Amino acid sequence: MSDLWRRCLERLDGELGAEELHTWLMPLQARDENTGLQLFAPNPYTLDTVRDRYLPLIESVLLQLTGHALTVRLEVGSSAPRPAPNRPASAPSAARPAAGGAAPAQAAANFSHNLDPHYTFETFVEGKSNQLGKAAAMQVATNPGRAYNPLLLYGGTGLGKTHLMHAAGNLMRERNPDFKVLYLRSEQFVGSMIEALRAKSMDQFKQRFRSVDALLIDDIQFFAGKDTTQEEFFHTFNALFESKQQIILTCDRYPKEVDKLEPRLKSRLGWGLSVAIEPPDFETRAAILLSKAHDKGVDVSESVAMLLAKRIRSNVRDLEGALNTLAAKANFFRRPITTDFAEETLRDLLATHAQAVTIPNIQKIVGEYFNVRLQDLLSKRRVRSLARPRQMAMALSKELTEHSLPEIGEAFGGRDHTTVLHACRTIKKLSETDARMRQDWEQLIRTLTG
Ligand SMILES: Nc1ncnc2c1ncn2[C@@H]1O[C@H](COP(=O)(O)OP(=O)(O)OP(=O)(O)O)[C@@H](O)[C@H]1O
Repeated sequence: MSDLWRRCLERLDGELGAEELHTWLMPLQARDENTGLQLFAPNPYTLDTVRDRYLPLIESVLLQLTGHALTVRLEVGSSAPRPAPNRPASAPSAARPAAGGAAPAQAAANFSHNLDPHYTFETFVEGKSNQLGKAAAMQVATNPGRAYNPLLLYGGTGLGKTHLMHAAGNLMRERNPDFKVLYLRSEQFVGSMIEALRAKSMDQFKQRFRSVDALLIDDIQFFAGKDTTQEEFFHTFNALFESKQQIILTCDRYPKEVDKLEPRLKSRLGWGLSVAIEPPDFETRAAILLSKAHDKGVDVSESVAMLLAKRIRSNVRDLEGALNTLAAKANFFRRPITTDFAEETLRDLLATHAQAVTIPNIQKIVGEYFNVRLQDLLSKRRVRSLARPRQMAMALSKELTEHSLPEIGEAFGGRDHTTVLHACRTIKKLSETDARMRQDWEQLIRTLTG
């Protein structure tokens, strides 16, 4: 093992819980490189988790140990010397990354219990944006194959779809430890299939996927345009469905909107329940941050959580990334995480998130969305067709920028701050009762912050 990595692990031993260390970091193999460290993960899932959760911490420990900012490269595979390039095509291919970056045959063998133990319902923070998704996932987990089949969770990136999917799988296995849950990303399904076709082992492939109690496939939008895969998945789906084995899928949008997905597959997906996971609102973002900080043992005050939640609206993954960076830097500099420290440490990151959201930008996007001219939006005319978009734009300005009520009023044709306050309250109330209004609000937030 690389000596540097061994020392890094020793240091991390004091920072992370034993379970985290054993689950995610000990399985990595390392090789020293001139400019840093190359880490090899046993499968793509571990790779993503290490990259998303631990990379800033690893980098900061390496900085502490060597005094240099080292590059850490992550790859699926092994640190063993690579086979000679002229190796015969039929030689075993365990360390060779295949389509989608996975080593399919090897990875598939590990899938069955590849659920992330941290992704549970207990660690999932509920808010309006994900309430329904969480409830559906819990129902499926307590009544697999019978409540909703398939359960399809869809929505933008980093909003907790994978988390919920694992949480359902973990709960199924908690209730029945013999339950066989197979989780994989759609690229891994594709990779496994290509490998099975190459190795002429399709029967084994079919058997593997059909012998599970629950099949969880992430990001099925990647099936688009891959006709053979869709065909095979379609048969797998039917076989599982008929014998009441649970299927849970995620997609980055409503599947009917995914181009190049076969109509008969789209229709099958609609047999169960499809639930949208929306971006969390401000309160939920702050609650998620506090909960993540608590889980990681990082001391973060409410005001810091509110600062990050206010400024980072894109998705939870970005929020978590900011928290990890903050924690790693606070640890490195031995400083408490105050709002000043957070502002200073995350200056560039916060600036990137702030960039797009200005009042003129909001006015422009809202105008285009409702087909209202800018001069009408800023005018004093009170007809409903102008008043609602105007109120929406004011409320968005309050939600998405740092401007005060009087400043917002000023930017909307010199209105009083009480008018802005009234607009914010009206929109908030309406979006609680009026589904259409809520959709408009969420869509606009996505457009402005995406
Ligand atoms: N409501 C929540 N409570 C706690 N953690 C959350 C919540 N929503 C998202 N997260 C966290 O955000 C991170 C990203 O979530 P996840 O990977 O599930 O997103 P996703 O919707 O599957 O994204 P993608 O489509 O890119 O795969 C995870 O670490 C997850 O734990």
